[in-house]
Amino acid sequence: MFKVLVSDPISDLGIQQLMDANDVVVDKKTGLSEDELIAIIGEYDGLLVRSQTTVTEKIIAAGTNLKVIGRAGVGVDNIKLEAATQRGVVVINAPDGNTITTCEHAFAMMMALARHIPQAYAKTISGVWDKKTFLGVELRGKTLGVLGMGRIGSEVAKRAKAFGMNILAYDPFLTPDRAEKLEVKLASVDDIVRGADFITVHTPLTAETRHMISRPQFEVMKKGMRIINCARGGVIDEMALVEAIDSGIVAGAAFDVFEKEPPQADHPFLSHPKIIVTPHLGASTVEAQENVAIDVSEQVLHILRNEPFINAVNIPPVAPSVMNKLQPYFTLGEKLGSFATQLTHGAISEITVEYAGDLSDVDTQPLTRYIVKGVLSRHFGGDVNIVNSMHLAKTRDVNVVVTKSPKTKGFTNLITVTLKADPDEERLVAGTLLQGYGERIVQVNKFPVDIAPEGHQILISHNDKPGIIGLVGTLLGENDVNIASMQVGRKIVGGAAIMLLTVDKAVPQQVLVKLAGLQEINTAEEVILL
Ligand SMILES: NC(=O)c1ccc[n+]([C@@H]2O[C@H](COP(=O)([O-])OP(=O)(O)OC[C@H]3O[C@@H](n4cnc5c(N)ncnc54)[C@H](O)[C@@H]3O)[C@@H](O)[C@H]2O)c1
Ligand SMILES: O=C(O)[C@H](O)COP(=O)(O)O
Repeated sequence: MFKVLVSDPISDLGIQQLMDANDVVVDKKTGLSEDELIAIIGEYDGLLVRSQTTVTEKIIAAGTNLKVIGRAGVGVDNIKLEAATQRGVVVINAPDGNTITTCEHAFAMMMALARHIPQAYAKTISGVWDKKTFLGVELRGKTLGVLGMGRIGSEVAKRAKAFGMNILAYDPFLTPDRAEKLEVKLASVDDIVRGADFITVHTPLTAETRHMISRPQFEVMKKGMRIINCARGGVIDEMALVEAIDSGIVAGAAFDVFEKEPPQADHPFLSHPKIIVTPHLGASTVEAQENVAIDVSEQVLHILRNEPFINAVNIPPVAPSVMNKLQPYFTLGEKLGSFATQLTHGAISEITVEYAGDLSDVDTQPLTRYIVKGVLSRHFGGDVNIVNSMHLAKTRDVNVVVTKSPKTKGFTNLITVTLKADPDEERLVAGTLLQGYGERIVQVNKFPVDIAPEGHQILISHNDKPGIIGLVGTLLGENDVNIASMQVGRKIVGGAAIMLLTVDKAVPQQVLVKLAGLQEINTAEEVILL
């Protein structure tokens, strides 16, 4: 008999099939502290949560019988995925069930914002009939900027069209073709920030999206614009927003999510007359809660019964023989993907992986998942893993092509990752595992190099002239950036060349700008491989 613990409020109707199963016992215990969960989790095979339960490393460690953690919803930021993966616990989510509901909430927030509905309601029920204060604006004819055109962002854009809005959209995976299909105008973050009357964010919280709307963005916004966050707290800088409202740039904001949930009682949003808030209700409809609970219950049953399942967000089982051969290449593969994506500026449309030498006669699928994860993690953050990386690439129209080649170019094994991006960008990074030396990057954009893929790196493209290395060394030295190693690659003497440096710390943006401004240097970009 399997035991499943439901530790957050999850729809009864949704988990009915789990309760009806004759090989499963379901216990519902909500509001438990970490210690209380640790004390009982050992007796359970499955754990079902929403976002209230934080599934810590300690809880997972105490779950000695735990086989699956099911998230009835999208975000798994409350679950320690690494710990689950390490302990062989499958984590699954229900990514599709609450899309429409959350989109409708974002839309409701936009309308409430445009017409001051919460403020007007509060005043009316207090006995004041105030028809002057709450002059609103129409949505028709306004420009809506959508940051993040995944499941929810795309649905918001569809509905905004029906309201006669013009849509500017940005997503690193939004190609011109897809934008045309969705009838939105593909724009940069800067275009959106400067041109939108309303901005709504629908991205996960990643290193790149944290505070993607902050002081510099508010400073250039249209006066009187309005902003909505029903995605994740932290995508919009909360304090910078309050300043932008108080200085008259932003006319109002609607937030469903907060950097810290629940927010402290003295959080400025809670008393600001121009900010409306809801307590993370985006997914809270009868329909969505049933959908996500049904989806997740179905998969939990499959996992407990050892049947094929979908929507896993951590590691899948890999045959031991394949694992032994491929495992040494996993981190190299992920780093090559990450390196290549950091050099790419346009929307990626194709990832080509070429395996040569020792790798040409193995089933390299698990390794490809790591490489694709490396490519996508820049934009998906913790939401991408080796289980879902291929699926995410497919849903974003990113074609993954794998080729095998007997040509090893002198290496016993070689992995070459090439990214094609819109409009005509192509980036190539190749790496190998050298006996006795470990991981090496041996080619960047077709230039030969030999450097360990680690830490903070600077890639410089320049013309092969005497004195360039000295200029770079001096500038970095003057800015207190210590060089750990340096490689120069060129195809012909005096022609185009690249310099790849490993430095001891992050390189300030202004130093990269100064580097790019040096004589004979064309570009200087930072690549971080941690
Ligand atoms: N408020 C709620 O209750 C609620 C409910 C459901 C989902 N969510 C949150 O909403 C967000 C979107 O959910 P979804 O189901 O649409 O996810 P999704 O994965 O389908 O879409 C997210 C999109 O964000 C894009 N993105 C990543 N980095 C970006 C960047 N720097 N700039 C622009 N776009 C970027 C990705 O490419 C992706 O297309 C997630 O954070 C999710 O956790 C909140
Ligand atoms: O990621 C999600 O699915 C949403 O943020 C909903 O979270 P909830 O299930 O706690 O409402």
